[in-house]
Amino acid sequence: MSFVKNSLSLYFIMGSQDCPHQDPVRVLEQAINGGITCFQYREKNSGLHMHQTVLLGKKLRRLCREHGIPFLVNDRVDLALILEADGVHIGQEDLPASEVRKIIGPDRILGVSAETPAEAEQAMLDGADYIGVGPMYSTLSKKDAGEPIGPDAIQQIRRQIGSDFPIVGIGGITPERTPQVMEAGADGVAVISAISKSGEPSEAARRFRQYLSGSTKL
Ligand SMILES: C=C1C=NC(C(F)(F)F)=NC1=N
Ligand SMILES: [Mg+2]
Repeated sequence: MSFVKNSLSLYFIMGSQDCPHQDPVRVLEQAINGGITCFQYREKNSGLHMHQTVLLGKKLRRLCREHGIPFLVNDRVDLALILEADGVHIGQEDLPASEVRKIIGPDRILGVSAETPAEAEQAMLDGADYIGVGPMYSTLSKKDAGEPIGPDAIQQIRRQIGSDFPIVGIGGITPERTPQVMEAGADGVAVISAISKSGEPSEAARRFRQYLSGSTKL
């Protein structure tokens, strides 16, 4: 558990749809240089065929392995196995977490999306290693995101599942908003466009790290 908890502080999520003008491999390289601690490969309505998805996934997987960054895959358990990912992240509408745990085995990381204490509790019972709670704020990265639930949702979930279970906040998080999410009880922040669309992914990641360490002049 502590490995997962420590790795969640700056969790970058990206697919080719999030890098309209740059090579996703370069974006990830820069984000790693800027200090991300975990990566999730998430191809969503990107138009890539599965062969291209596998090819790009292998390049991203290699980068993460070279830098000791956990590499997870969104939704697609088959793709996660093909890419020898460290784990997989699934939402409430994806394959049941209890079934996914059987497929990936006990040693890979299983992340589950949760918006309510009940969903969080169920994810824990199903064997999740962490939960992603959001959307914290309005987001352009997820077409079917629900209404923003804000950092308070993390506080409510904390009351239900206790202080040890790893939680990462997601949805519209910028460096400036990071302290609110962490103060609500998150172990980290998950970020897509604030890094992938920043033009300077390494600088953006560095700014998140400053706010995470509380070292910015507020
Ligand atoms: C929909 C999602 C919700 N949360 C997360 C994570 F941040 F990894 F927990 N990833 C997703 N793809
Ligand atoms: Mg999903």
